[in-house]
Amino acid sequence: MFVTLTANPSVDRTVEVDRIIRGGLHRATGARVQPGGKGINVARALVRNGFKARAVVPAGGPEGDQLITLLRDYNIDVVRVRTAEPVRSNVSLVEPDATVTKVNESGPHLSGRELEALCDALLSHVDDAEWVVAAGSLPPGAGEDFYAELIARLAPTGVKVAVDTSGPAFRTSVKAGPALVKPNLDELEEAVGRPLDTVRDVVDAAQEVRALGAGTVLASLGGKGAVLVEDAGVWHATASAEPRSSVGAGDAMLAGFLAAGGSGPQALATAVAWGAAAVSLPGSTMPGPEDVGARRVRVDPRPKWTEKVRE
Ligand SMILES: Nc1ncnc2c1ncn2[C@@H]1O[C@H](COP(=O)(O)OP(=O)(O)O)[C@@H](O)[C@H]1O
Ligand SMILES: O=P(O)(O)OC[C@H]1O[C@](O)(COP(=O)(O)O)[C@@H](O)[C@@H]1O
Repeated sequence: MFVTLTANPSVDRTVEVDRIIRGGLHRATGARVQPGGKGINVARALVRNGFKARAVVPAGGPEGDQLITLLRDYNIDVVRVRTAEPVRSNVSLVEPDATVTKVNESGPHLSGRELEALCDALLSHVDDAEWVVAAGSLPPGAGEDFYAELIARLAPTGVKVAVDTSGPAFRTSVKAGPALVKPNLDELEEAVGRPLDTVRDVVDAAQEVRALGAGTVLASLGGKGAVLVEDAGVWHATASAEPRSSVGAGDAMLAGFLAAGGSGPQALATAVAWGAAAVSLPGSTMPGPEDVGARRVRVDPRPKWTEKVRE
């Protein structure tokens, strides 16, 4: 069983438009509404591929009801913690060349009591868990040490914790010693406080993050695939895609990595295959086995150190 915590879930609206013109009127060429937030997406990807997943989510207001209703279609074991303020809505505008422009709301303010209820709900649903995935931004009201405290409280259970978040919460979580972190390039740059241009820069930054406390670093690099840095070694992998929408691709990538065992080059290969499949699907649609299929995956045991990582 995989258990995910999405502290700040969303109702995701993805709108397809022709070229975005600032200040212009855009007629949508397509639109979809999906349950969103990084932990929810990880759970959706896992279930879509035959794994069992539980999603712990704070959900208040009519938008919270909508989120829970949307989740009914996905066969996820949902644990809802009711909150006074409503779930946020995030909007992604996708252009035909797959450029995505995102507007994410900050989300509802959660009271101390609601945050405590969320932690308690998670802690009382991890008995059968192999991994806990704490993912996404934190809602207003939560301190930057929210995930760090959770990691500390989960430690006695022996469950492995993966964290995918950004900003100050990322660095604070790392110091609490999670088994795995999944930064994208921007998040890794922010964590080490410098730009990263090459595979070597990414590996050095990942080693710095490991020195701070994270066990494994799985860094996602968009079309440049992903770099895995763990005790056993360093690998870089890429997979082919026909990009359509990158929303949730990082979540699918993390789900693939965990589904394939959570360490080593084979898990990295699965991760980039799921990520590439996700980016080829509309909105934040999570790929199933038929989408991942026989995608061309390349795993480099000896990474090309000088290869550029920005597309
Ligand atoms: N253009 C692309 N071609 C192939 N794979 C892609 C492409 N864009 C994203 N991916 C896959 O999705 C993963 C996550 O993308 P990325 O943008 O780095 O993460 P996030 O969504 O967390 O910002 C990548 O590691 C890669 O496997
Ligand atoms: O919590 P954040 O950082 O605002 O991100 C939430 C958004 O991220 C998503 O999980 C998509 O993930 P990516 O941003 O990694 O593509 C959306 O479902 C959600 O709207």
